[in-house]
Amino acid sequence: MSAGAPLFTFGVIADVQYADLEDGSNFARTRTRYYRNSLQLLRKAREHWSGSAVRPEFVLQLGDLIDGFNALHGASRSALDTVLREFRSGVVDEVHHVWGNHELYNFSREELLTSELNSTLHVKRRLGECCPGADIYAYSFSPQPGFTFIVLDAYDMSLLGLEESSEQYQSALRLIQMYNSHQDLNSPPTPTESEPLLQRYAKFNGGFSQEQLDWLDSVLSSADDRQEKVTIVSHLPVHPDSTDPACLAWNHGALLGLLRRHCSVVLFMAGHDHDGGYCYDPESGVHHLTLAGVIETPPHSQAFGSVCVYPDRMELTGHGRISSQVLNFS
Ligand SMILES: Nc1ncnc2c1ncn2[C@@H]1O[C@H](COP(=O)(O)OP(=O)(O)O)[C@@H](O)[C@H]1O
Repeated sequence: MSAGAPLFTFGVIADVQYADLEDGSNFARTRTRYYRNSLQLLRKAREHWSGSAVRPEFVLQLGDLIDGFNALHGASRSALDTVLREFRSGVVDEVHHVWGNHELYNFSREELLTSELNSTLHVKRRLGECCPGADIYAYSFSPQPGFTFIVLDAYDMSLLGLEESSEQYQSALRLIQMYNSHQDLNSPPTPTESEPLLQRYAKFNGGFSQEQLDWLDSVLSSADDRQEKVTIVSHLPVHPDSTDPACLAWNHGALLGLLRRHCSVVLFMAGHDHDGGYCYDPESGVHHLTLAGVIETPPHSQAFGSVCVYPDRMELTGHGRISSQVLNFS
């Protein structure tokens, strides 16, 4: 890693999924989930950031901060308070929260919009543009001239956190049922030769509405004109080579198409796939980084990153399961 002061640094962490519960496992029972210990790993990440010579200017929390099991135990609010206290009790005073499926298992979209997980209400810096859609949680901010970050809402088209009677729910249901004929819509459909990525049409995923895509298109056009470097964050990955296909956003292709039409985007970061992943898309010049999840990280290890930003690259210092790497701007 290089010498020389970065322009700014930021921290990144994904899928903490805290719950005050004994260890469990993922659905396939192939991975242990360390529900209680995830809080300790978040604490250690925060302590690391607090003690760094160059403290991160902000932290990107990529979604699934508390586990859906909290809802079953009536512990959604207390678990969220516990985790947010962790973020507050340090010097990392600017956190950009992305929403994942587990936020929507614990809270309705309406509740989230007025909660501390709506960073547009709590971040002190002046934000850029917010998506005008009434209940879409997407916005941009600029930590330094020449750099824009965009938080996307990967579930503004979804079955989660909505009243079943709502038009939003019913149109998402119509869409998923075109591809998924299972009774249990959390069970992903089997891919076919013509549709090798069909598994993504599961209820635990979602997508980006046309309204949000149009907004993103216009934000990226302005960023292109200003020759900025744009980083986009979303809970769901959009490039098939950066994740297991069962974790892709429903309309990942629409997002990829947008990225390929704009020259300003340098990095797309996501969570959701707890194993993490990475690819570089030469068609758009975008690095797609899926961050390994804290929840499936053994207690002796770690899963967070610190990113130093330079005029021509970002340098990710990974901890534990997350590899360090240099992300050059093309
Ligand atoms: N293959 C599957 N078949 C049926 N249900 C599943 C499957 N995978 C996950 N689920 C269910 O979907 C929900 C979300 O899964 P979970 O593994 O908790 O998501 P995440 O990967 O975001 O942590 C849970 O209720 C889980 O039981």
